[in-house]
Amino acid sequence: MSRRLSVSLLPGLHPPEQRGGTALVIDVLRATTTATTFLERGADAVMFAPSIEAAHALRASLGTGTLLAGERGGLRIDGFDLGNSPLDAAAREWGGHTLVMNTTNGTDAAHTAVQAAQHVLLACLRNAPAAAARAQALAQGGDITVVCAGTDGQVSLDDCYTAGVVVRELLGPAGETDFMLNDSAQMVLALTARWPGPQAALQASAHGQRLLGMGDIDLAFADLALDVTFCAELGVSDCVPELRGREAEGLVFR
Ligand SMILES: O=C(O)[C@H](CS(=O)(=O)O)OP(=O)(O)O
Ligand SMILES: [Mg+2]
Repeated sequence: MSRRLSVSLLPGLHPPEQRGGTALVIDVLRATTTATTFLERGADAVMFAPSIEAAHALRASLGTGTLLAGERGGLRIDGFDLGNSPLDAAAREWGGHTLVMNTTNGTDAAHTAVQAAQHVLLACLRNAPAAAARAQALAQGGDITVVCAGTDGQVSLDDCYTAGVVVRELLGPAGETDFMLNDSAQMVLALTARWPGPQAALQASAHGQRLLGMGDIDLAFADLALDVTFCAELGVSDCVPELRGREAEGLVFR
């Protein structure tokens, strides 16, 4: 029997028959790009908290070296050390620090995915080839599900486009594999041909437009527009955050 490669266009749509397989969670704008960048820049761990309150509780229990990162409405949460900007994550080294994150879409998507998958990886455009290779290694010939976080409960072009790129990577250069694709996997794969490249696709998405618009409104938010460009860089990172366990309510990625 051939193995299944499925795409879940929103977190709750993980195919029930694929419980226990390997999942790649995508929130390209911006949570999984930011988490990837924290780890690439030496963070001891990235923890996804299920709520703002849980993030504060994790910091209280983990103590020195723990920093909170996250957003609401795209902007840093009051009392948090950092927002959800991958450019801020790229701006320094994070050795000796654990980053506890809570965001609108991406951290929840990972919490939903762990309920259905044995192995959970975080993917984005920057690590797409590496994430696909790691998923193949972990899956050992078994099923793989690509989970799109979406935006505020809606299917999002930015995550679907990225899922298409990841599916393309999983299929390999010749597209010859033993995978059986579900309809969503075929749909996102077709989507990758619609734009000349990732920059154009992310800029065409509603979320991309919103972040770009926030850059226009106020120069203080200019980095949100630059974040879109950073998130669209394809295959520039070999760092693939992998779920290593749980600490209290947090998902621990390294
Ligand atoms: O920070 C982001 O880009 C989004 C929030 S919003 O849609 O911009 O308000 O969060 P994420 O969880 O990374 O999708
Ligand atoms: Mg998002």
